[in-house]
Amino acid sequence: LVLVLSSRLLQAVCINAVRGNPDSVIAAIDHFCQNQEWAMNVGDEKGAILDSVVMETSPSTVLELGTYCGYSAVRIMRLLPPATRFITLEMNPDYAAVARQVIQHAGLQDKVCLVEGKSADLIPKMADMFGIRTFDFVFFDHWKDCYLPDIRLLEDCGLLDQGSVVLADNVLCPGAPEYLDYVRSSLRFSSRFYRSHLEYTRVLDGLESRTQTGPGSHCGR
Ligand SMILES: O=C(NC/C=C/[C@H]1O[C@@H](n2cnc3c(NCCO)ncnc32)[C@H](O)[C@@H]1O)c1cc(-c2ccc(F)cc2)cc(O)c1O
Ligand SMILES: [Mg+2]
Repeated sequence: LVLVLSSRLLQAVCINAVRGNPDSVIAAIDHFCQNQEWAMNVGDEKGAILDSVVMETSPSTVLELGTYCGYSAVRIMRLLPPATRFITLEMNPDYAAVARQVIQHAGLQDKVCLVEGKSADLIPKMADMFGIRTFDFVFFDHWKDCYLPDIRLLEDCGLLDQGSVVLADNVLCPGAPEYLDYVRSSLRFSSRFYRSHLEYTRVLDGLESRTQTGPGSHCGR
């Protein structure tokens, strides 16, 4: 049976990770990507930065764009207290299926709300579908040319408010130049670059966080 990469990654989790133990799932994926096959998970170096920003924000509502195999979903959910809402969006049904199983192996299936579909279509429905007014923390790790349209969409839908943190992966590699210009240009936000490396390599990369300082755009109207 020919397995695609995401299935081989899931197989590595099933074989090497302890069921119900998120840290062992994270370690199994990192070991697989470091020693067998590279995959585009945020990885352990940038993952530690992600962890620190999540803990610093201590969010009540979290949104992730681009679940892929569920690595960052497990990283984030393992840090969240029980009452926290975590929603992750994935447009590819095959990746969504793998992610569900990775998340289940970590024992976090009751905490996750994995919605299959495109962020452009789902973001405008967040309020109606989930009764979410604003997101305290958003992690961008989907197609890089969608970062800018999607942060604008989140603002236009009034889903970001004072104190909301948007953390974006890969702002150097593959890069998101228009997004960087946007988040670094406005006075209404404070942005910070976390220098790091492309997952499982020595290539330079980093994360950019943007915190809304002024009131949410919908209040300002
Ligand atoms: O391309 C990268 N990530 C993309 C992630 C895509 C995942 O997210 C899903 N997705 C995409 N757009 C949407 C969407 N919305 C889209 C419009 O609504 N709504 C919902 N789900 C979406 C896809 O189905 C995938 O599951 C990347 C590359 C490198 C890289 C670096 C160096 C290299 F040499 C090679 C590769 C390193 C990284 O860390 C990377 O994240
Ligand atoms: Mg990434």
